[in-house]
Amino acid sequence: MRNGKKRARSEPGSTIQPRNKYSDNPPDFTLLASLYPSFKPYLFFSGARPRIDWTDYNATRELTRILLLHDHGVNWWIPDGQLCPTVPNRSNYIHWINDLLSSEIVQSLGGEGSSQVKGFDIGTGANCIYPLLGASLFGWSFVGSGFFFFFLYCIRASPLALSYSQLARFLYADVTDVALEWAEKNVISNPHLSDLIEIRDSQCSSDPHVPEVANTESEKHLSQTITEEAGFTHTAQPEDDNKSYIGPPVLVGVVKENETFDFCMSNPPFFETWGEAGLNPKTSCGGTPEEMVCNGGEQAFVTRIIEDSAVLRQRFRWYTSMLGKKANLKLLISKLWEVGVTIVKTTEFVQGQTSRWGLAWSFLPTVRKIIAPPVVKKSVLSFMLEGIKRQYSAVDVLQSVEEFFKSCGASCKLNSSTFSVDIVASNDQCNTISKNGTRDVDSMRSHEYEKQTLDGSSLQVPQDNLSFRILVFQQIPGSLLIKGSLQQKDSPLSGLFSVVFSSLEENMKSKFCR
Ligand SMILES: C[S@@+](CC[C@H](N)C(=O)[O-])C[C@H]1O[C@@H](n2cnc3c(N)ncnc32)[C@H](O)[C@@H]1O
Repeated sequence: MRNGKKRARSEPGSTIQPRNKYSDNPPDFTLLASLYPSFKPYLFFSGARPRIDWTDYNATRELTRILLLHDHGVNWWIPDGQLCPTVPNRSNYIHWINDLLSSEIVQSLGGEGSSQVKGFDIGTGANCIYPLLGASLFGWSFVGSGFFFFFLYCIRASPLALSYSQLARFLYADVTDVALEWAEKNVISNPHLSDLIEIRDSQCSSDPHVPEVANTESEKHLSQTITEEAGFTHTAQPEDDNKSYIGPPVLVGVVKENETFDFCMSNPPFFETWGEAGLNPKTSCGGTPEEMVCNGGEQAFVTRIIEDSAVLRQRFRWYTSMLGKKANLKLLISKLWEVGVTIVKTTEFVQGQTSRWGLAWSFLPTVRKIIAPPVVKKSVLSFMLEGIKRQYSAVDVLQSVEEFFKSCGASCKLNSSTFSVDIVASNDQCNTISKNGTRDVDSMRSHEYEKQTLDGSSLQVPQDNLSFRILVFQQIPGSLLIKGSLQQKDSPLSGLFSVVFSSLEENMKSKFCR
């Protein structure tokens, strides 16, 4: 408890937003290929199942194009290399915002009786995906802001003698940028939506009342970065958890005087370095450095949104951001309570093999008294393994998960192609597991336990046993997401599942993380 307020609980369980049309109906590739011949060359069959090669950028871009056209009546394109959004995944976030707005947990902004919902998309990118989806699905109007210049290229110059404002103009200047050009093209190509969407350059501060304080720190860090990049000096970076955002304005300075919005949203640049971004070999969504990378990564970027929200406060009904790393939630939520928000909501977006997290907050009074939901026995749990020691891979972690449960007598079936282990454990075995959380499972292995593993066949599940699956997901290098899902959602042992899962978390962290 802080400021006498009760913390909101995270949303129970993980979700594909149920109102997202793709939640129960994944795109029908065969139908799409029959309707859109340009999609056909990207389709192949593995068994009876039509597939596309997710590592082929042209295939994922064509799928996005036809899904937007077929399902949303939106004309869309991006040039090679620009970040290609997946429609089902981006729809999740839009639907969650719609849920927040409809829940009326916080009062509406009031004002002049306009029922038009107004959103602000921080970093709309060349793809302009959120304004296009929000406008076509719900008729929302949007300001889509962008960071429309080639920052990393410009910063290599040596403008050391310039004042901050000259520097900013130099850095954020008129380098033609495909992002701006394409965001605008994507709006203009949709005359039925174009009145609803404004693309705004975040470097063109239009609010004369931007508080000085907003850039004092940025100025300091900006000069530091430039001198470092230019190779003139070395300034030690702070090593604490509080990473600083260095870059153009985010909300303060971009939002105009007297403007109010129902919400803001952001899919922030997740990564701190371009190397970190060269990640998932299983998919190809493209993305340029200026789209994917910012100083301090998503933690710093979202911290800046929080700081800006503390200045703008009730000018937005909801502030929201997406996060790529669950581990960042804790620190960001504690920052939120420090700046005096009235409510915090979180959710998890799951689409295929990808998980993302949503964070929302408000400074408006809450309308209904928030009653903590009854203790939910979760059927899906997860934790992150971060800072994994170099010598270990995802396979080592997967095998160790299997060993952890086998060592207590549970039946395990490891599937190395889906990176999962199916486990069946009796009540007694669960109790042993929960007690053994901190023990070194390698030293506990015995042939007796190994005998109980079923190879190649499906596991038999006696009624009173706990049956669950552990999945290992590759995140950014050095991080893995471990997810556990209970097979029998209403199992009377589901409370024990969370204890068992915590034991696993403790064991994996002590074994694999620095
Ligand atoms: C990960 S991309 C997201 C693009 C798009 N919204 C999507 O979901 O695919 C992050 C975007 O934020 C932009 N960005 C970075 N700093 C920004 C700032 N200060 N103001 C506005 N946009 C910014 C980047 O240029 C990039 O287009």
